[in-house]
Amino acid sequence: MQKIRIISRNSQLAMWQANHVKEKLISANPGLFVDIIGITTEGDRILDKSLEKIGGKGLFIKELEYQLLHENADIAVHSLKDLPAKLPEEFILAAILEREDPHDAFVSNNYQSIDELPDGAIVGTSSARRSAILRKYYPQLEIKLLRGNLQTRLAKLDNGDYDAIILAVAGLKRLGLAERIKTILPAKIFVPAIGQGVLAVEILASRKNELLSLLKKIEDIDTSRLVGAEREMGRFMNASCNVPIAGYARMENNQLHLSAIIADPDNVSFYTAEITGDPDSYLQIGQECARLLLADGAQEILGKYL
Ligand SMILES: NCc1[nH]cc(CCC(=O)O)c1CC(=O)O
Repeated sequence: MQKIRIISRNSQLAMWQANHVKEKLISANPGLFVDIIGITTEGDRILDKSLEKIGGKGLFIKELEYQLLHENADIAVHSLKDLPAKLPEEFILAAILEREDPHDAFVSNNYQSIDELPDGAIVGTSSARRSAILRKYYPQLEIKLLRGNLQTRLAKLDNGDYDAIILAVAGLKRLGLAERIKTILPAKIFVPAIGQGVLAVEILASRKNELLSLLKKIEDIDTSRLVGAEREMGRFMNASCNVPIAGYARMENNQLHLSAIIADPDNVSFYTAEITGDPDSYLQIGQECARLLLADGAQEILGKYL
């Protein structure tokens, strides 16, 4: 295989990510040609409704998968956080890249930190996870829907529609917009999304023999284990995409440490769990963390929002 065609959303962030994978692939596989094909997905076109209402995060990825199925492209580059816990069976993750900063960022033009916001201040987010965390720890703040790509969201903040917005640090850094970050929100409260800050390469399972060896060269093994634990937890919970869920694994003293949240979108209950174990047992750690949440009562949330 001499040439790889990458399919990507054509937002600036997605294109940066596709280019990053392209450069990594070329330096790991000298002589390889890599092309990038950008497309606008439905999720990018419809900006006036919450993602949950128009079909969830899946909207962004289905159209990329369609291009893989029809072999108009060889690989798809995604933010891992946008991929569902279970991929459709025709597809596999062929590579997980090294994690960028996984935290959420507080972005505002008038306030230096979230704790400075006055009662009733308007905070923009479209994430069920960020909303649940805000309702739990900052009930005095008002949450207002904020959609669109990174530039659109920042423009809406600058227009004065919001007092502050919450965005992933990783996306801002990738676009050279790190100076917009006022504070990095602590992972103890703002537990990051499963896979946040991580790029993943998806391929057709049937093309594994042809593509896998070339792609595995850009995999980061440590990140792969950490997000393996996070995604196993998510898979085990089998939560629908409108249920607020967080999962964040990191290494501490050679142990894998996983923290998680699952909450009720209607703001009735909020469950957290933390678990530490041998990094080689990352799948068991993910499952055990899910069992802790379920034993606590999270089962009831899952039943309600299937
Ligand atoms: N929800 C969209 C999305 N998907 C991935 C990122 C950021 C990059 C990443 O987490 O890898 C973002 C933007 C955001 O949440 O602010």
